[in-house]
Amino acid sequence: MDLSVTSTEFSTMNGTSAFVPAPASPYQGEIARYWDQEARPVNLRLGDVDGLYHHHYGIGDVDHAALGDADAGDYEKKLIAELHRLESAQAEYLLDHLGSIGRDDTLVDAGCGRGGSMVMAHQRFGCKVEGVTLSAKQADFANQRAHELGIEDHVRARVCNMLDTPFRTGQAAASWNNESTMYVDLHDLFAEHSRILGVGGRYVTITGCWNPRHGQPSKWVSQINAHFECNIHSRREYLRAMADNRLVPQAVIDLTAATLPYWELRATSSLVTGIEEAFINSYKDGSFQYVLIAADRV
Ligand SMILES: C[S@@+](CC[C@H](N)C(=O)[O-])C[C@H]1O[C@@H](n2cnc3c(N)ncnc32)[C@H](O)[C@@H]1O
Ligand SMILES: CC(C)=CCC/C(C)=C/COP(=O)(O)OP(=O)(O)O
Ligand SMILES: [Mg+2]
Repeated sequence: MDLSVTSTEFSTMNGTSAFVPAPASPYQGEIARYWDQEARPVNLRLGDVDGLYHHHYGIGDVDHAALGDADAGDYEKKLIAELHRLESAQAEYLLDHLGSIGRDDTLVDAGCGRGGSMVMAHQRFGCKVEGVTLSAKQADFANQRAHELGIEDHVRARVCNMLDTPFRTGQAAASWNNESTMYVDLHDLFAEHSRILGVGGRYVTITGCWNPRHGQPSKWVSQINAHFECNIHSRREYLRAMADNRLVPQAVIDLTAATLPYWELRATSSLVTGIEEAFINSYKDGSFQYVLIAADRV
């Protein structure tokens, strides 16, 4: 892409300025605006717990002992901390599947949001982590957090289309999408991951997908698509697009039962957004599944 023709100047939180490439399509422009404007309390209040800001959901059992008495004055604060713990547990679970990563390796987070998973990956492996997002606000936020933590030489977010990244062929030891595949064509996406991963490298995604056994996307899945302006794929599409792009699944793990406690807890909180019912009903009727897929680049 010729940045001199298609870029616009953008002020960052640091007071510096960066050049933001023009979106590759009108849809990508809409998604960039969506995430530039996003400021839902459920994401900011949870991130404020420990400075790891996520835009994904949680897995694992609720620790009822940690929540304590629902009538106690500090219950809501404990509930927010518990939701955040489950979201961070989801990111840890994704990182568990990246394989053996050394300090000299580079990891790529495709659709990095505010960068919570990138920070966790660096803290675990000591390696470089490169993230891309369509949103200049998110990239600034992630870079500001990396600066505050003193890890800006290892963790960097840029405004960039994940289908057309600046990374060298074979540069990444591992790469992932954490709830960011539903914004792109999967064949285009896996072709790019396959390009940037070295042979033997690992790709991991955690995502929501519709269940082919349901026939077509249920009304709940359509509601989630409308809510987030995304296009959820079927499980079948993931496996087909990976097979077509030299990505061989090593693990396909159904996390649906593991994410339901998060949703049921979230539905009782003051931070509900209105989408909780669609997730809970579609997970329960089997039309929608929360999965992790880990694949080897062969
Ligand atoms: C639901 S958020 C997930 C953020 C992050 N992975 C996390 O777990 O917190 C979706 C992210 O995908 C990004 N995204 C969507 N389409 C993209 C594209 N074509 N290129 C780069 N990023 C994209 C959005 O900008 C946003 O950061
Ligand atoms: C599993 C699926 C289908 C995910 C769609 C992508 C998405 C919007 C994830 C959560 O983002 P968020 O953390 O900003 O959402 P919320 O505000 O609901 O917490
Ligand atoms: Mg969230």
